[in-house]
Amino acid sequence: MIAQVIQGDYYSSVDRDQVELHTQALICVDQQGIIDRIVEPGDRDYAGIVQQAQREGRLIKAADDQVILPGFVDLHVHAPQWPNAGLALDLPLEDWLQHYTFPLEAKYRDPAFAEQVYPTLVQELLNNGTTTVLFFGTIHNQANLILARECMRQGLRSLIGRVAMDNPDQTPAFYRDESSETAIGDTENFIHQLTDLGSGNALSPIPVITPRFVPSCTDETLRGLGQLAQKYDLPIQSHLSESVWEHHYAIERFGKHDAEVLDQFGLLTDKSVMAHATQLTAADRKLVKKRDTALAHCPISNVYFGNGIMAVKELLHDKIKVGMGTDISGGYSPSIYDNIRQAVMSSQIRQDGVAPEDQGVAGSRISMKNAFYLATVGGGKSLHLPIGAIKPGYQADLQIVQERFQQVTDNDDNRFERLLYQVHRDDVRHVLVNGKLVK
Ligand SMILES: Nc1nc2[nH]cnc2c(=O)[nH]1
Repeated sequence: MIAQVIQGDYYSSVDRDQVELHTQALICVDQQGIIDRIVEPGDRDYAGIVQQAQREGRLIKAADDQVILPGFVDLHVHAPQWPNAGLALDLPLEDWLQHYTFPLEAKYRDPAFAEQVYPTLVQELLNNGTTTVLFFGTIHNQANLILARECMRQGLRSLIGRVAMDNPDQTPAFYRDESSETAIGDTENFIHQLTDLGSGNALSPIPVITPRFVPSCTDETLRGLGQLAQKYDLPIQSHLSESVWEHHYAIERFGKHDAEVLDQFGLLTDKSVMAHATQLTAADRKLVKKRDTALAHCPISNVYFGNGIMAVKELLHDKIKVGMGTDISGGYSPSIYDNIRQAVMSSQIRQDGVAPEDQGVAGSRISMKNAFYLATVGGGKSLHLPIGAIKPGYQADLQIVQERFQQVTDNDDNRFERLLYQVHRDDVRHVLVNGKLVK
């Protein structure tokens, strides 16, 4: 039974290098919010489906100067950091964490603060065309549950992690887990609380095991979280070799690279999504590939903290799963559009180098189609969810965006690039999650 029909021109990735335009297609969505079939103008029952959907008030029609895209998947958002978006990004990561980020995150011990911040964050993400988000919360379960409730209320698909951080050498007394038992015990409680809260809801948030990053956690906590991930078969998220400092921290404490440390504690699995990975060596990449771990590319944040640019081209070549992340607030923008543009620009810088004597890394340049793939299909694959593409069997998570230059008609590829470079938040006119209008 078709619950909703969305009619219009749409783009969806065919593979990491190509997109396909479907003109005036009918995206037919079933009652579970899943795309049941795509009907093209030449199909026999096209006119009948339009008429029936119109009669029953089930037709959403994109205007001639609008385009339908899959909703974006954001693989890395620190929800509590939203009030700090854009602050102190001239500091190195480790100072920014201690002086700006930890003091802000500590405020969420008061649930009223979460009630103030989280509704606007969720709304802003949806307004920018993002339909699925992998969130870091804080160490406070109550605040994390407020975020979950807000995602369900506004219709954002979400995965949420209760952050664990108990290493007294790297975390302040005002914001840390009291002990490894607290870090692990509260994470396990959160898994149950979130599962209960979401029970029966079509957008039930998925709990995620979330060691903040290696420096913030004791060995016991890293080990315990690896065991929890296995016990409940859950996704894992953390930061991986984000900066030179982080890379060397792992070497000094463990005599190993970050990736090897995470692996040693059972945290590098095929359900892990690791953010940044700007400092990976070829051997680290091999390990990530072997474990089938996904990586979240956060190109805006990496300009500030990354001390390098992710080797996206090599990762794609190696068939490693890669998606996009805004990394609020290390990234100032909640927009995946801004991030895919930066991903293309950063790849160009990596290719060309930054000084006359720096020849860069040949073959680094990625295309807008590559970046769009990361933001859609790449994100879906990283989360093992049927999202990020417009095709039967996938969730009807969509955005309808306004074109600015529809009068210029040349070819489908140019239309795509023009669109992706020009869309702003207010051009995202409608957003659907699970087939339901949420903007
Ligand atoms: N960008 C970023 N990196 C981190 N590493 C540990 N915590 C954080 C964080 O909040 N943001």
